[in-house]
Amino acid sequence: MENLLEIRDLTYKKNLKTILDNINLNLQPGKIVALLGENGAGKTTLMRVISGIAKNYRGTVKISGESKEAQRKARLSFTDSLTGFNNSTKIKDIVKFYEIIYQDFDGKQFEQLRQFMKLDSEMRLSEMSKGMKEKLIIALAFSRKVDLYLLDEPFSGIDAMARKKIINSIILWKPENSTILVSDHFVNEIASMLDEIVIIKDKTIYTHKSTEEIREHHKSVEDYYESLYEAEDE
Ligand SMILES: Nc1ncnc2c1ncn2[C@@H]1O[C@H](COP(=O)(O)OP(=O)(O)OP(=O)(O)O)[C@@H](O)[C@H]1O
Repeated sequence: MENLLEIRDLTYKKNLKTILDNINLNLQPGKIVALLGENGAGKTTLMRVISGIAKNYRGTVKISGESKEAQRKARLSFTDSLTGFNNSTKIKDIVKFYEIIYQDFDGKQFEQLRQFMKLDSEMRLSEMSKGMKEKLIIALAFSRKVDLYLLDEPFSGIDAMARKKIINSIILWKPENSTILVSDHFVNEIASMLDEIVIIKDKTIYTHKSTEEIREHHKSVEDYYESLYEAEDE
């Protein structure tokens, strides 16, 4: 099967400091993949490189066979923050902007997701809590039809009950052959939706395994992930 995401020999430096070192990673279509690692491991940076925000890297990044940044951008959805918008912007204005900018943005799908997230279109960014903003980011991301969804710690501010509902529903919002790469510090809560896990450690890919394979040899995905760090602390 053709890779949906293909990263070859990727090295990224910022101010002479190596942040990502010789990353090789292939993801296939239709997968939900966790990107795990400790604070500062490079999860956000890797997403920024994949999405074409971070430039001047060495190596190649292809999405559905396309390596040019503009082509890649059209094939992925990465909403790392809403910082481009003024604080007084209302949700409905952000949606109008998305409809203009992204041809694949589906207003009806957004409306369903907005209701699911219990968000009010008239609300301004300045009136929204961290969790509400995260819900909006998720709703905006899944209102587009793209090959690759990059979700950077999407649930950190969302309360436990809503988080569970969102995690259980994500699989329904994703087009069948699209792939999701979702970063987190922990695997516990998202384990149930995952097909694969990727761990970044020491600036590079430390492991890339299917959850099926992990479950064959370990009690659970959580157990496996924790064992990697426990061994190091001893
Ligand atoms: N603007 C920047 N300038 C220089 N170094 C940076 C910059 N942003 C991040 N870094 C460095 O890059 C490394 C990776 O950071 P990154 O934010 O990608 O990690 P992360 O895995 O997403 O962390 P977290 O889990 O804390 O969000 C860190 O060592 C950090 O110090």
